[in-house]
Amino acid sequence: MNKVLLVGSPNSGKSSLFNRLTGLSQKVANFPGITVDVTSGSLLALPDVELVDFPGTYSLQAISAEEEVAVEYFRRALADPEVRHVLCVVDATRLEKSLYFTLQVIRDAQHHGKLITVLANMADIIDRNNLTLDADALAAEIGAPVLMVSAKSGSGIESIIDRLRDALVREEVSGGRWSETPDALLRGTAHQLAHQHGPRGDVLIQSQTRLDRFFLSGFTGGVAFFGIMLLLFQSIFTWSAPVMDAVEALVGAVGSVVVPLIENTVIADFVADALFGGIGAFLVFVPQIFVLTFIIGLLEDSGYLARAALICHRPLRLFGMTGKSFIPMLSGVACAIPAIYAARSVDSQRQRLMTYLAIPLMPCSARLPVYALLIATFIPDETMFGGLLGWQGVAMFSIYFLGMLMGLIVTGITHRISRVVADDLPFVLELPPYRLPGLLPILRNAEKRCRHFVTKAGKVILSVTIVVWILGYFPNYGADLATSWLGTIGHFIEPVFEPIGLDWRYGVAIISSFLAREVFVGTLGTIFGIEDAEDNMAPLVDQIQASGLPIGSGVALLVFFAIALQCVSTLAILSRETRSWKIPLRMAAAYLVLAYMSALGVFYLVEWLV
Ligand SMILES: Nc1nc2c(ncn2[C@@H]2O[C@H](COP(=O)(O)OP(=O)(O)OP(=O)(O)O)[C@@H](O)[C@H]2O)c(=O)[nH]1
Ligand SMILES: [Mg+2]
Repeated sequence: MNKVLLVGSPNSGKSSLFNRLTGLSQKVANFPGITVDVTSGSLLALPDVELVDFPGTYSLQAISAEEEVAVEYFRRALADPEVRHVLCVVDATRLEKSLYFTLQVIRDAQHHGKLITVLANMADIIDRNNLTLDADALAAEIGAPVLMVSAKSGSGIESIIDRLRDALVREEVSGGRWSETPDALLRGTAHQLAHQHGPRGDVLIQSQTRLDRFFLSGFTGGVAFFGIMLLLFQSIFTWSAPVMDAVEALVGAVGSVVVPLIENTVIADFVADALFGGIGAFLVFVPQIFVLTFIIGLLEDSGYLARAALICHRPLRLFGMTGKSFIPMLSGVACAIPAIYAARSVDSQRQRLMTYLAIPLMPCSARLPVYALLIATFIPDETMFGGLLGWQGVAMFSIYFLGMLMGLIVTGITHRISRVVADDLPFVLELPPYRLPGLLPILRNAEKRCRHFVTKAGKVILSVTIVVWILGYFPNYGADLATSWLGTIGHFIEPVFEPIGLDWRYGVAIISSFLAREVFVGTLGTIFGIEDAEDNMAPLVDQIQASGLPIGSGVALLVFFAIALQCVSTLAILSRETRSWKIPLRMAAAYLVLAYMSALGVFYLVEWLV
């Protein structure tokens, strides 16, 4: 198969072009370092050609982990006889940023006899602002064709295909103008060429500076930051709620139609509790994950998140992290898995480890149903200040805040005592231009994330629900949970949870939640014999209240869930990213001990207060 490489500097629009050319939906956003892995897909117009999308790099000397991935892969790819062509993307509005890398790529490609085409992307911005870029003159200087294209409007895409079609039938040629030129000389030439041929960007820069004066200055910047974060959190809860209710109602309705049609009682019980209960338990989160990814996408693509990372750099440094840790941590509020991937853009290895430490403590959405159940059970549904503020809302906010605070405390302490030598690299973050976000790619990305959640998390959650159901249903066919297999296991582990005032039933629910936290609610539902506990929490709340669980235990459970690392997928991905099992396993053990001790402390404190 013929391969074509798509390389270029960060944020120049490689993935946008990739999506145009392949019809796939790689994540695209206005922030350098969005693509962190090499991905490929076949061209729509030439199906036997594979296009390979790279993470952006500023030069062929890698600084961050994702750049290393790209550079190493690029070097290997150039030696691969299947690679026929290199497409090098530059941001036509910011030539000075990408020409050095482009010349390096041209040199190495020529050295290996590969053909190369430069794509001057963002031609739409050049046109709209009446700027000029003389592509032919530039092409003559650098010795490679330059095509003006726009991934946004689609202009010039045809010319890329024509060029590829034409180039693929040509023989490889070796040697070329730059093939032996050293880096230092390339750098000088790049600077000169950018100055000579680049568009005069004053118009673009002026409006940007005005916006930055607002968003980055001390007072207005701070107010805007808190306003935007508040909006983000509001959106997760308030705006997703109606859709979540609708999903619950739909799953419930389908279940109530299907279940009565089944004659065999065992199968009917299984379908009602394990299947529909299990499906309902995780489908409710889909709207929330959608809204959150959508809004983070808007912020990212507008160029704001890069500013937010800059604002947070100084405070985060106190905790051994960097401004670039901000986006991974923020993503961790939705789910730790994309957050761990996002941490690849943190350059220093030590700071990346600190970021990994913080991510699992961010209040991810899998904790939400557990919090919702416990808060509904123990915190009175009363308001203060004339209905303006509800106690339950305050409790939810506090437990979210606790997670983030713990994240900072843990990284702060580790930072102080850690013996890992600091490889403090300078904080270099290119501020992308402010732009109106492109809605379609963001919607597509949000949809992709939801689909990923449903397929990946869904499998785990459904399997756990089924296993818990089987253990709880047999050997006495659901007649008595206490003597079922599940009950036996529960009684065995009861002594561990007794000090926090929890009996075997909660023990079983906690154990099952180690595969995925949200399973806790479903398991408790099964244990208390309530169908569809996830869809309708009220009866479960009544049952727990009636079981006489002390409030101290409820608050202790909240704290336990805020800290413990109960997520198999997170551990698996952490081990992949750190290339070790030691780090995630130690983290899981440490957070388990911390969670248990904190829960115990809180239990005694609350019981003493009450
Ligand atoms: N106006 C305009 N915006 C574009 C064009 N191409 C890409 N963009 C925007 O530029 C930003 C960066 O696009 P990406 O495709 O993520 O860039 P990338 O080169 O893959 O970035 P990294 O993966 O981070 O290196 C996004 O906000 C895109 O919407 C274009 O032709 N015109
Ligand atoms: Mg990309």
